[in-house]
Amino acid sequence: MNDTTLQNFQTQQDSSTASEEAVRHYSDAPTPDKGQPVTRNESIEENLSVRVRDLSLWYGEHQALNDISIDIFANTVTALIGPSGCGKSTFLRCLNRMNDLISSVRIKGLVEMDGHDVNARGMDEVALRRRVGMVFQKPNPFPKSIYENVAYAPRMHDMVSRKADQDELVERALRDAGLWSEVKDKLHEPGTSLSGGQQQRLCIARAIAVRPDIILMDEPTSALDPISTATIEDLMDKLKKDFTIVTVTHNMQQAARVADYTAFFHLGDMIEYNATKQMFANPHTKKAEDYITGRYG
Ligand SMILES: Nc1ncnc2c1ncn2[C@@H]1O[C@H](COP(=O)(O)OP(=O)(O)OP(=O)(O)O)[C@@H](O)[C@H]1O
Repeated sequence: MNDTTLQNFQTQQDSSTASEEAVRHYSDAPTPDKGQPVTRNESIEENLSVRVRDLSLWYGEHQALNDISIDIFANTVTALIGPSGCGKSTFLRCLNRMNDLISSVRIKGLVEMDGHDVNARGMDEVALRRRVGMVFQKPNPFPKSIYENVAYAPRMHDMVSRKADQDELVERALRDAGLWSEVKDKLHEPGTSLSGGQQQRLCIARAIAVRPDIILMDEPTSALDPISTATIEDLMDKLKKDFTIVTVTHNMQQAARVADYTAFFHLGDMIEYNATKQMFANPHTKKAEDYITGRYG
């Protein structure tokens, strides 16, 4: 990485909110080998959110993930980066078993949350998807009112019985998603009447309304303008106090700005995983360096 690029990233990182403590521990860690989890300090391990070991996935004959091992830490933002087709979205979908919906998929390895293998027989998929919310690339509100978009899932999960509780929960989710002041006077208008950036924040409110542990985001800002993108990035930074966020992004500046940790994927392998600051300042592999500096995409 040349000096100017490095300086740019460091400037962005200086104003970012990456966990300094975690970064310090990571900076001391030995260089990770391909497929090996990064060495952790015990104080960080206590905050483990997801533990993945030797995860492989095939679509029919095509192997899309090769022996991925990674620890994802609670109350952090982890960015998944890498060139198109390297397996980022496939990996993300392993965390809430969305790949189960594809009949040709075969999975080997461990994805563990709170000590439970999410792929174990008997795992309640509905309960899992309550714990692991998802926000997609294109905002996709239900064709219902703003209020209903947020209230529907908590009602389905029996989280609220009284109307007053439901109202309170809707307000809280919309406030947490930074949307309340913009929609409080039109809660019964269709969600689809909002702007693209507002719709994406509505989808975030919908995801957090059931109080998940983890929010998966698959390129959540790629369909948005720069101002809406900045709003969502600020929001991610606030939300990590309450949730663990794993996000796919093609935008290196975004990864540098929002992510505490970054995992670089290439052709189904996880080549490098480190504190973002460390990864961007001193990538351990040539492939990651070339990708981060835009030599290929
Ligand atoms: N439903 C599917 N059926 C078969 N192959 C798939 C399916 N989804 C993805 N793949 C293949 O798996 C590999 C990984 O795809 P994936 O979408 O996970 O990559 P990605 O890194 O998220 O790409 P992008 O950045 O372009 O979204 C690719 O070779 C892709 O063609």
